Formats: sequence, structure tokens, C-alpha cells
Amino acid sequence: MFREKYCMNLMGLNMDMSTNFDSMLQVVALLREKDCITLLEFSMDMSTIRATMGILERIKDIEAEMAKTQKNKATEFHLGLLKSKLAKLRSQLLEGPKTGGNSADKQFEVVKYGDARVALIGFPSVGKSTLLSTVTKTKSEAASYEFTTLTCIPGILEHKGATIQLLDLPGIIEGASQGKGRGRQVIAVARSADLVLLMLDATKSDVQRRLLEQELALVGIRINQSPPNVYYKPKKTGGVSFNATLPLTHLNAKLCIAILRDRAVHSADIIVREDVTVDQFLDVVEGNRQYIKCLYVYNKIDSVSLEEVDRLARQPNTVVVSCESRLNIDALIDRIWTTLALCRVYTKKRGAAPDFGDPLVLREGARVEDACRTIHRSLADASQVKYCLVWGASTKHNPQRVGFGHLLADEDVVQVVKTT
Ligand SMILES: Nc1nc2c(ncn2[C@@H]2O[C@H](COP(=O)(O)OP(=O)(O)OP(=O)(O)O)[C@@H](O)[C@H]2O)c(=O)[nH]1
Ligand SMILES: [K+]
Ligand SMILES: [Mg+2]
Repeated sequence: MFREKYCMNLMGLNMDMSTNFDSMLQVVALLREKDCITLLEFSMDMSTIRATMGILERIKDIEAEMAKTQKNKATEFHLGLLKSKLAKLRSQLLEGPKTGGNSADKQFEVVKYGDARVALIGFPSVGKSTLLSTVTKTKSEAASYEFTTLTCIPGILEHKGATIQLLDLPGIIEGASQGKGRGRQVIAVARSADLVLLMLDATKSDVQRRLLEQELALVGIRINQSPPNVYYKPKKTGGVSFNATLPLTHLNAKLCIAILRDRAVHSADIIVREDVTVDQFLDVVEGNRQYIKCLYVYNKIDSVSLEEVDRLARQPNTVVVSCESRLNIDALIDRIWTTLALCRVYTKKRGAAPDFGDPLVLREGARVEDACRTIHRSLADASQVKYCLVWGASTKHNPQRVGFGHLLADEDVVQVVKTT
């Protein structure tokens, strides 16, 4: 309890990091005196904080300059370059300390397990731990005070023959993208997930959804978007070649060349195949963006009116639940399943019935080749496989003789005939 109290204190301080830097230094010294050094590991060390502060200040300056620059044709180029500088600084923030993983990072390291990984992201006390304890056998402590959860807690959700790893995480706070609270570690886990559940409190205002989206956007996580259709390849020589396959309304060669020059790239091939914005182009150039599927999960619907539940449920990519009252939990699990777009393939031996109890769990778009490789590494070699027979939604006849490139469908049955 003593330990937790100090952690919470420190989190509180972190929130005011930018305004209260000096007083924070004093408190850190005080905590050191009181032998609370281990608690500091949850946060950042001082040199990281100093470096971060420098970057944050430059970000603030650029944002201020952008705010006072009028948006028009004449300033378009200038604004584009400012955006580019912002993106560069934010990438630096993301990279974080060069010292490698510290012990706080290690506490968050959880081995990937199962067929897919789902991370629970949200502000404190929205009910993330309650959800984990509701849908898995793992009990994660839940309580009415904020920051109950301090590390990454994995649980396992078995559904339709698939094993899904569900990760409970500490609540994030505004500014998590700048490393406040445990933001850095939480975000690193989110990046490793196949699906992120953005958990929200149905009793709170709509602002939380926008704030959460903003924090994720700032760290280069692009939710429910596909990567921009832009080919970009830096070269050693030859200058920048800029081509577009359609008229562009946000971007031009001059700005792109300037953005690249700012990154010391003087030669590159660029082919733009979509009317992308400057921000999307920067996403391509920075290259460290993560395109992740996400579901908005509104919890605590037991505490709001039916009209409100109805309004929330109508938003895109949204599920409404009450973890405590076990309302709509099965629907949530189904949505997790369909959003992950997994594909079950049952294997069968010649003359035997398919093994319906233990499917191979692949991704949507999997081919026979993927199924073979999953059955056994040796089967990844086409010369080892004479042919495959497939029964199911992906074939015209049942069974159908298919090659390695055949696209599989959910619940197909596959029989591999090896070369002897
Ligand atoms: N009314 C209501 N309360 C809930 C529901 N689910 C969780 N709670 C309560 O919300 C509080 C926070 O729950 P937690 O599961 O600890 O929330 P958390 O998001 O894990 O919080 P942190 O780990 O602190 O970030 C607890 O007091 C729960 O009892 C729900 O469906 N309805
Ligand atoms: K809590
Ligand atoms: Mg929790």
C-alpha cells in the first residue's frame, strides 16, 4: 500500500511534468532520500526527462508557429514543412532513450502466446481489469481508485478453437504519447497487438474518445486505416523522381523534395497512387507507423440511460458492454473474433474424419502454403507436397485438388498428400 501510494504520487507529478519541472526534481530527490528509487523505474530517468523536455519545447514552438500562420495557398508550403519538422520531433520522442530496455520496460514484456494478441487501452478506471477477469480465467485486480493496474497482465480467451491473448494494461493519461505515466510502455505493447480495444467509460463525456485517439495518433498508431498507397524508396544517387498516377490536391513535388531534404534524403523514387494529405506522406517517409485494427468498447452501460446506450452503440467500430453486470459480453467476444479476421482450417488424414477439435488458426487471406507451413515446417517446401485436397467455402467441387497458391476460407478442410 505504501508502495502504491508513492507510485500514484509520481504519476500525478508526471502529469504536470511540463509545467512543474523544478518541483518534480525536488520531489524526485526526496524520494531518493527515502529509498524509493525502485519507484522511479516506473517513470523515466532524469537524463531522459531532460532530453524529452528539450524536444517537447521545440514541439511547442512549432505548434505555436503553426497556430499563428494563416492557412492559404501562399502558406501551404511553409505549413507543410512545419508539419514535417513536427513529425520528425515526434519520431525522436518515440525512439526514447538509447540505453535499451530498462527494468520498467521489462515488467511489461509478455511473451506472445496463442493465435492473436489483443491489448486493452484506456484511461484509468474504465474497467479494463474487470473485463480481463470477466472473459479469461486470469484475475486482474480491479478497484475504484485510478492506477490499480501497474504492469501488463496477460489472460487467455479461448473462442471458436482459437487462443487469443488478452493483455490488461495500466490506464494511460493525457500526454502518454510524451512518456507521461507509463505511456511509453503501454504504447509499445499496443504496437505489438493485432487488435486494440479502446476502452471507454459510458458514463463519461465524448471527449475521452477523441483524447485517446489523439494520444495514439501522436505515437504513430493509425487505427482502422490502411497504409497510404505511396511508393517511396530512398536511393544513393539520381535525385528525387516524383510521379503521381492521379491529380493531387494536397501534395506537390516541391514540398515532397523539401520534406526529404530536411531528412538529408537527396535521391529517392516516389510514386503517389492516392490523393494523400501531407500528414499521410509524412507517415510514409517516417516509416515507423503502425496500422492497427481497433474496436471502441464502452463499458458501464448499466449506469446510463437506454437512449445513451443506443446512441453509443450506433457509432462505427463500437461495442457497448457492462463487465460488472455481464451485459453484451458474448457480443464483444464475437466482434473481437470477426475483427481479428481469423481463419480456421481443419486438417484431415486420408480415410479419416477431419480433426474438428483442433483447427489451424490462420489469418484471413491465408493460402494453402500457409496451412502447410503451419502443419509442419518441412511442408513449406513445395517439392514435399504432391497436392492438397480442400473441402469447403473456397472450392467449387468438394474435394478439389489445389496448389500452394489456393486461397483458403474459414472452416475449410485440408488434406495434404505428400510426395513419397
Ligand atoms: N457500474 C459499473 N462499474 C464497473 C463496471 N466495470 C467495472 N466497474 C468498476 O469500475 C472501477 C474500475 O475498474 P477496473 O477494472 O479497476 O478499471 P481499470 O480500467 O482496470 O483501472 P486501472 O487499472 O486503474 O487503469 C471498479 O470500481 C469497478 O468495480 C461496469 O460494467 N459497471
Ligand atoms: K481502477
Ligand atoms: Mg486495471
